[in-house]
Amino acid sequence: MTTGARRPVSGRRAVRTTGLSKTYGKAPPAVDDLDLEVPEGAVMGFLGPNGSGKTTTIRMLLGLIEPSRGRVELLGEPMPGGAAQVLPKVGALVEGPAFHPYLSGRDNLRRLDAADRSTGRADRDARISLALDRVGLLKAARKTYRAYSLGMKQRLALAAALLRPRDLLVLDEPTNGLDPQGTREVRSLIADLAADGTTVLLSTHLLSEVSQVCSHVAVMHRGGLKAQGALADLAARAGRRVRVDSPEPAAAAGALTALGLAEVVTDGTGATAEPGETPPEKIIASVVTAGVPVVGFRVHAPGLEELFLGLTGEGFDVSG
Ligand SMILES: Nc1ncnc2c1ncn2[C@@H]1O[C@H](COP(=O)(O)OP(=O)(O)OP(=O)(O)O)[C@@H](O)[C@H]1O
Repeated sequence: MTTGARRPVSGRRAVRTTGLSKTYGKAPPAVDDLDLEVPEGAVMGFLGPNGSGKTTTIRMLLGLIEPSRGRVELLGEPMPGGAAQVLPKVGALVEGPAFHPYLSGRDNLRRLDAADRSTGRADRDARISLALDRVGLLKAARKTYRAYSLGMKQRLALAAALLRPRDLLVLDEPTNGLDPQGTREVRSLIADLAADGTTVLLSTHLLSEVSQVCSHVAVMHRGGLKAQGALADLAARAGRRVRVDSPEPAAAAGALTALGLAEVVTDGTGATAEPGETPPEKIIASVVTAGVPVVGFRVHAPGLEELFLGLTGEGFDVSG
């Protein structure tokens, strides 16, 4: 799946936190000194294992809990001071709205829309139809909520978040508990919203979700932010390595060093190094010319999984 033709990411920030922290009792901080920046127009994956502080951060962003320290800015306004102005422009899927099991999808949205004093009554039905259409539930709008599949329930929760136009969507594990079909539906809906210019902050413990849906990522580990930025930039930063397989690892390492390569390391079956700007063909030629018996040569570009493993020392669930 691709994320479609999204509008270019701007220099402005839809979310900016400074030194954001939350401590519960005497436990280590649930969120520790977070400087998170979500560029406007980005789909940012908020990636981290369970318990790393994602939900706590999201709840602070939305003003649902108070930070112990630090500041939050949403769409350029300080929170919670700017809440009345900003929150109508922010759709959130955090705990999921409380839907009534015996009401239809449409009637559930009617109840929620009626509870929102900032929306008018006259165009309520049109607004609800638009939101249902957006998430592909228009045909199933008359079914009772309890007859919905998990994917449909999640899409109805997204429809509730989309009852009015949003500049920012904050989604906490939106595909959790969904079957593959439901997961695909929700991910493709996120891609559509992003293509329309909505900034999305999407928390997940799934690396595959980040690589399929997101343009940016912020990596959480034990309450702290390990890295953030455009996926492409992070991957480029991870650095390639070249590997020479040889029965004479020391000689291979010597040839790589002589060529000026950095971070040369030997092991039992050869040597590796960072190639920098030196082209692979030049490296092979130099090693062979130096008389090193070469039995294999590889250029290795680390994948996202390896990159995050390096950042956190923990594997991520790559399924889904
Ligand atoms: N209300 C609370 N009281 C005490 N500790 C809490 C509370 N809420 C969260 N924590 C703790 O804060 C830490 C971070 O939890 P949080 O739910 O933010 O992580 P997460 O990354 O969202 O994980 P998950 O995906 O499991 O929700 C955990 O150690 C959790 O036990």
